[in-house]
Amino acid sequence: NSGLRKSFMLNTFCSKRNVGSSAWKALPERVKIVEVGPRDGLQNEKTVVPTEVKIHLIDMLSEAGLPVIEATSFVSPKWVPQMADQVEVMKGIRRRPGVAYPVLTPNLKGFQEAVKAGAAEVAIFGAASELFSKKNINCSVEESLQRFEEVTKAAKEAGVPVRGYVSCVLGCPYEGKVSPDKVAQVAKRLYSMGCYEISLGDTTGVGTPGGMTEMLEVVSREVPVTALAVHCHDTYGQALANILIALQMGVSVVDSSVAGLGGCPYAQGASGNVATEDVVYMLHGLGIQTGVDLTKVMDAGAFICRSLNRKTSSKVAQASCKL
Ligand SMILES: CC(C)(COP(=O)([O-])OP(=O)([O-])OC[C@H]1O[C@@H](n2cnc3c(N)ncnc32)[C@H](O)[C@@H]1OP(=O)([O-])[O-])[C@@H](O)C(=O)NCCC(=O)NCCSC(=O)C[C@@](C)(O)CC(=O)[O-]
Repeated sequence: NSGLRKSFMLNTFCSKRNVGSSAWKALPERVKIVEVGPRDGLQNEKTVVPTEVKIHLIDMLSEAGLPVIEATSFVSPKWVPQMADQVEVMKGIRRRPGVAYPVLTPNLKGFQEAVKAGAAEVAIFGAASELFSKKNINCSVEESLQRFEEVTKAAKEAGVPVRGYVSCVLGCPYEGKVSPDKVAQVAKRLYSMGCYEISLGDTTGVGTPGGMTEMLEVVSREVPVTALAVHCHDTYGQALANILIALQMGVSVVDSSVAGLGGCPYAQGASGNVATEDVVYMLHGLGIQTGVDLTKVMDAGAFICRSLNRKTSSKVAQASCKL
């Protein structure tokens, strides 16, 4: 039957780490996957996704063993109407022990609402590009950092961990080339204000392994590589190659989105994030542990694609359907 064939195929290509191989020596033994599908994946959907669908998706992703699932955003409903049901989503999900459910908070108002709704972790999101910052959160990079100081201060007092994002690390849809020094400055500020992890976003997926190498070399002089994550969109088909480079350079946290859903409403031309299924398949193929059950992630991907009446962008899911 096709289920058995699918699981044979997935297991066949998930190899044990070959310790003798010098090419693999630099790779981490374990990678933490941060699933951003319910937030980054859905925020750009034009028609409103029913709250029960979002909740069911998050619960399926928890069941699949994903350790971090970004659940929603506490942003203005005028700016991102799709996230307007954030309180209901936070109330409705079945929280699995050991799983973190961070939410995006652009300012103190968002932070306070998030904590009231039961969020135990938040993420602030800055950019290395002035124009993107203005379009996305309606302020300059410096103003955004001042707002984030207020959030991190309140979060420290409340004992809430904060993750930081830097967008446009390999290019900006409005400014073009972005200097790695600018990325490093913003990442350093977020790290020094108390973010435990800095996720480096290739927002429109324009980066290549060359750009990723250069940017990580510069950023890791300011922020320890153990506190860095990569967040790659796959617009130009470079995401897995960029992630592999990041792993070789010591990064062990990767953001991804089930079924490759997503895009940022304020980044023209951005396609979805790299698909979680494809990242898990590659990592398991390298003998890297994730704790994630690939078949269950594919079930979650099939569920959300059916709900959105859309084809999956995951190559692994597409290939498995043909078996
Ligand atoms: C930041 C603001 C709010 C500034 O928006 P603003 O219009 O400058 O805000 P304001 O302070 O002038 O307030 C205007 C109204 O918004 C309300 N407001 C103010 N704050 C909040 C809040 N937190 N939650 C709910 N409402 C809020 C406030 O109460 C007021 O309401 P009114 O009096 O008009 O009724 C707005 O620009 C915004 O919400 N932007 C969010 C945009 C967004 O979510 N983008 C997508 C996420 S980023 C991303 O996808 C990239 C990433 C992270 O994935 C990494 C990558 O790929 O690079």
